Amino acid sequence: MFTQVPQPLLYAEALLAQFASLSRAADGAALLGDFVRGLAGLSGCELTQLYLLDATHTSLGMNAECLDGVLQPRSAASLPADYNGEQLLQFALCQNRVVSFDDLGGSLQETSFLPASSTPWQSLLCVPLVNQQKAVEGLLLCASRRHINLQGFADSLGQLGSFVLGQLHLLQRLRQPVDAAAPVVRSLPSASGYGLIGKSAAMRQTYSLISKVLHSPYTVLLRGETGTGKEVVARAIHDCGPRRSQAFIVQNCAAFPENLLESELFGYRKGAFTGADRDRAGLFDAANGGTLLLDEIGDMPLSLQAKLLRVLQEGEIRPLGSNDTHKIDVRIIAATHRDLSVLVSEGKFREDLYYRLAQFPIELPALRQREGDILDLAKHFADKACTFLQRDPVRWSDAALDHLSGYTFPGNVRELKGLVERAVLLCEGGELLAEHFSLRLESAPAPEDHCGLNLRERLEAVERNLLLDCLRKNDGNQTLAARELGLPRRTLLYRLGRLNINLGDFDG
Ligand SMILES: Nc1ncnc2c1ncn2[C@@H]1O[C@H](COP(=O)(O)OP(=O)(O)OP(=O)(O)O)[C@@H](O)[C@H]1O
Repeated sequence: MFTQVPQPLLYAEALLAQFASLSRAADGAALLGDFVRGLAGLSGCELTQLYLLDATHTSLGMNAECLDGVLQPRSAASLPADYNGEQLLQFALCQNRVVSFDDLGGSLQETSFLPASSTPWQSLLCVPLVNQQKAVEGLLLCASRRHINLQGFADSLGQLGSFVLGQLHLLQRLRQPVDAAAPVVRSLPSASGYGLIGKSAAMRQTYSLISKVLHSPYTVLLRGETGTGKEVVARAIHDCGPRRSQAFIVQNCAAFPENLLESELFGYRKGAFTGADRDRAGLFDAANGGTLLLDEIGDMPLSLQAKLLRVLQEGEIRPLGSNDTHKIDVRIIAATHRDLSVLVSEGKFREDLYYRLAQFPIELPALRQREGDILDLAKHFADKACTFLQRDPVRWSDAALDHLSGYTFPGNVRELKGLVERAVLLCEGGELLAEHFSLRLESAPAPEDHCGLNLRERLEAVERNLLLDCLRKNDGNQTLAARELGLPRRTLLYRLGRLNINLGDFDG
């Protein structure tokens, strides 16, 4: 470990002294300050920093910094959840990889994490810090205005940093309530978390469940009405957990006929069936080390359910046409809008698989159960749409906000997103008005109307409502409706015909 540092013996002694002195730190703030000061002494760098992820793993904050031997006041600002522009930090964090440069040549002077300096920064070392569960929780960064090869310090400084993380957790547990001056790693998300929008009690409960399952290998069953965000939650569990640097793969179990679904999931050997002219790996292999989301699991055919159960129990798969099995390491997340226990009682879903999948169920609340979230989500989607369309942000009229809060959103967040994106497109004066949202308040289909419909039927129901709304708004004028929807008139007529919509449907 010490072969690549100058004067290894002296360095080892200094490192040992650091471990000893950090173990005596009395509170979190002192611990982190001493740590970055110690890093500067050990590495000989003029700049040392410590970054920590918050409890929801959505924002990375700089918790301590030492510049030219002086401890800097703590920066209140955190970097945004997606570490915008800070690709170097994002790379080290997400890939769990050390980054080291000894000749930056001025290339990194524009970043927000290196302080301005009249002499350019030349060398840099960024090391991910892992906790006891081997999950990345933060980064340490050392930079120098001289050309120094810092790579040799990575292992030992990384271990010192991980020790500091452990000490920090210990101090936080010992000091209840937590010392307000200490740089806190929050234990419970208080607002939006994991990249999801929403602060309602129902969503806070969801964040709390996500935080519990994140670092455990449990199989997760996500249940909720269509459009409630099952896929985004599955992605959050993957992106914020220890598997984040590996693949996240989604397979919709309702979208394929049985045989095709089996070969997609398990792969096949050449000659397994007509047309199998070469070996092909399946999605379990593609997701190895990562996460596989089995969406619409309630629609998986019974025979495949038996094979999935074996995968969950044995952790191995056998491709079609093969006599051999091989081990895989995949986190399975299943999602469904159906009540699997009802399917079990109807004999359509295996009871043993149900209990295996429901090891850790998370029920996603319908949007109408998330008090206050509709407006936060609407504003979020409007901002994103404006950025996408390269327009100035739109203002919200009170009437538009009232209009939205009074609606039940049978299509949940997906429906809200679609409505807001459409409204932003329609809005010309910079302010969103109620008329930009053509909600069918009086005749909105009840959510249970969607139960029992498959994905295609539900999408058709949404499209049908959208087309009818638009035609009604344009007094049945197909040319105007087509223009508003950004479709050629012929395409609109084709779609109306396909959905059996005729003039009588939108009269009055
Ligand atoms: N809490 C949230 N914050 C931000 N965006 C969200 C949130 N929940 C859902 N969305 C957005 O809403 C849309 C629908 O979400 P998603 O596809 O995850 O729903 P779903 O429950 O998996 O739907 P389905 O059952 O139809 O597959 C996506 O565009 C997603 O990004």
